Amino acid sequence: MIDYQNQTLAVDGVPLTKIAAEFGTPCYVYSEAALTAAFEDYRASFASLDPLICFAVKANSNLSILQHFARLGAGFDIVSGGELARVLAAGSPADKVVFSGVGKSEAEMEMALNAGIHCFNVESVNELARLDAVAGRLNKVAPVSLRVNPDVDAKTHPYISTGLKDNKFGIAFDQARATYHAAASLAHLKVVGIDCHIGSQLTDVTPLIDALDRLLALIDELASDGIVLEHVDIGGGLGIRYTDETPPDIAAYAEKVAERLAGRKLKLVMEPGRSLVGNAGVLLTRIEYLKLGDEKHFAVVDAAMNDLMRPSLYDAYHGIVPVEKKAGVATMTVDVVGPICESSDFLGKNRDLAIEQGDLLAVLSAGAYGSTMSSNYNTRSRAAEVLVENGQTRLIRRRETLDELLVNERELLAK
Ligand SMILES: Cc1ncc(COP(=O)(O)O)c(C=O)c1O
Ligand SMILES: N[C@@H](CCCC[NH3+])C(=O)O
Repeated sequence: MIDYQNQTLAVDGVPLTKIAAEFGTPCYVYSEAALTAAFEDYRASFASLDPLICFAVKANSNLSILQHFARLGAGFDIVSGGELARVLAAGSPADKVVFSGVGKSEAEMEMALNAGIHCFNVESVNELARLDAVAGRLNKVAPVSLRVNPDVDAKTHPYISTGLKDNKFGIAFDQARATYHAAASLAHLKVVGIDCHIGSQLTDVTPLIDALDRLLALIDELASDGIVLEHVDIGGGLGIRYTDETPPDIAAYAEKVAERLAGRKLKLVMEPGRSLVGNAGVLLTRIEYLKLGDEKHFAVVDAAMNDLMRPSLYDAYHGIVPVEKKAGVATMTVDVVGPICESSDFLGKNRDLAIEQGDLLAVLSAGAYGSTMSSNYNTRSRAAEVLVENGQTRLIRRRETLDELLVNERELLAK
């Protein structure tokens, strides 16, 4: 997977120096073996429940990575027509796709109904009405699960917490029962399930289990009302180790879920994102300049906040290590910063690194919410992406060219 071999960091045995020489920097590099291992960990842990594991596409939407998960048997959690186009292009059957998100447009609903997705995770009463109308127009019946907001505190960064009353996500718990009745009365909807997703990068599963307990209580109330659900979708949210976190043990989590589902005829669906890809990828970058001051030193690298915005956006910590461990190089404390004209353009602060100008660095745990959140700010091309499969490298996204960055505007210049 990702480790030092002869003092050089390697991904599945391929030295990152070789990858930088072949594909340039900045560049995302992923280990296929690590992707597979993470998926198999879920599958084995939850084996007794035979769940539909829907990879949350927003965490990493590269077509080759989606194709890999599809081949392993994953389904997908999408939040836009664009993500649907990606999973279909990657070869996923539509009936393994669940569609979340608070703002689905009519065009997106139409696209998903025509494709024949597994279900819509509906997040409001007005969305139900819209979906019913769109399905009616297409002469179809839309499979519906309500995303319920269980109002539990996920105890994570406020920007990535989604299951509290204050968050825009899901249907408020105390309105859920009535909303199910409304859904059941609409002619072009079929109520099939319930789901929740309370937040991301959770290191304690207690809030996830509390949320599941609330959902199960509601499922029982609905059954007594004659509304019988086929599946329960427990969302995603399991955290990974960026620095010293102890991520939840998936098998222990699975055991708790299994205890609660025992004796119930409920299919289990889940939507993990970060925990399937986060630690399978690094962002490879080169030090353009060392900028040494009296008090403060900077390593200015060729990756920036447009490539990996988690540090700027959430003050998130990513490990940063030299690709080559060199003897005889002094360690200095640096801020690792990009070339973008923003003071928030940093990848790491106050890092002790034994480095020289021109060296390669690897930003760790960059497989989730890295490339998917990248942008062209400062008219920078988005990075290349490389997958290492069985010791072989494969380019899975070309570095954008400057022509590609200008194409949508050049023809529109005033004559
Ligand atoms: C609806 C939904 N499902 C699944 C996920 C995946 O979450 P995570 O990457 O934390 O597993 C998210 C993102 O947090 C989400 O919004
Ligand atoms: N983008 C966030 C996670 C968002 C989760 C989306 N529901 C991150 O990088 O941590």
